[in-house]
Amino acid sequence: MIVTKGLRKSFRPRRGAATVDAVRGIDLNVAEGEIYGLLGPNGAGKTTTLRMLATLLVPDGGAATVAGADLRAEPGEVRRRIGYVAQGGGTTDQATAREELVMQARMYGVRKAEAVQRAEQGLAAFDLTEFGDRVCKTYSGGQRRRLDLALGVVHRPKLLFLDEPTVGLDPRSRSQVWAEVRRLREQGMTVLLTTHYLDEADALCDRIGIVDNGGIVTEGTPEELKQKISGDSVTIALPDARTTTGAERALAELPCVQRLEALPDEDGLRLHVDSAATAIPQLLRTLAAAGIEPERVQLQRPSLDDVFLALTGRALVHSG
Ligand SMILES: Nc1ncnc2c1ncn2[C@@H]1O[C@H](COP(=O)(O)OP(=O)(O)OP(=O)(O)O)[C@@H](O)[C@H]1O
Repeated sequence: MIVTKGLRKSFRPRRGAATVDAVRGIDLNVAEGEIYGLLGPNGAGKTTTLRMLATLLVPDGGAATVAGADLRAEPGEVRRRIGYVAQGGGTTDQATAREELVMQARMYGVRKAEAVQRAEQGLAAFDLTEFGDRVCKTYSGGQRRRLDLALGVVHRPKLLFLDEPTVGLDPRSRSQVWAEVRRLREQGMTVLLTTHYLDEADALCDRIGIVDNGGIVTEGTPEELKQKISGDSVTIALPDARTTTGAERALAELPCVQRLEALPDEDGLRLHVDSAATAIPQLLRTLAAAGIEPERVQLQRPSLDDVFLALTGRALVHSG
């Protein structure tokens, strides 16, 4: 559904300023019916990639076929076959959801009576019927986002681009948007989305391309990516901050500990070790020798954050 080869784009912010190589040659292969996620920190080049594929930016180099049409030779054809939901959405404040949907369908050449019918279906499908005749400025963030999705698919595209679909939403609205995206996939739509949320990529995407510094550093299913990380993570919950500092000092010296960090929200440590089976007995012996009794020791599968850290040397959540 999407094939790109060496797609690139640079920007010159001002005359005389240095060029920013936003996308430095991206190769993508997204199959029909997939939810594919571009995951990466702010500024990695995700939005620029999406905007090129949606014909909103002209690439500086490379080639792409999008929904069966050549991006550079037939941008109009690409535009007719895709839906695009921008980061901030595209709704106006004064129109109602119903009016927006009718207008959008009409813009794609749908006849009036059919457009009215599609608006009705869109409102029902995205749980918007109740307030479909209220002006958009009165909607909550989640309601607006669902309307953005309904607008993105009112002309029934084969391929939908979603730029950061759940940014700024509360957890309930996020999972509602995820459910809508999955439903679209079940109906046969292909979805390419960008996100900098690990849990979103993990929960929603069939495959993920990890983007950093204008390129894809690795790609695969969430499981494949996690398997690329050798070793295990172990978390140790400790009774208080003082004990945590003592444990950190005692464990940092152990050869089996590759990396060690304090847990962000509770007293305790997270360690990356070669093999939990051999490391845990050593960790417990070392703690006991230092007179420290952990409250809990847990083995954890590596997260996508571990994958990103291993590939780039930076934590995804802090690197934006
Ligand atoms: N119009 C522009 N002019 C100059 N620089 C730009 C322009 N658009 C993007 N950039 C730069 O290109 C790089 C990639 O930006 P892009 O928006 O694609 O990243 P992103 O991964 O989508 O990040 P975010 O999640 O914040 O949207 C950044 O350094 C950005 O500042």
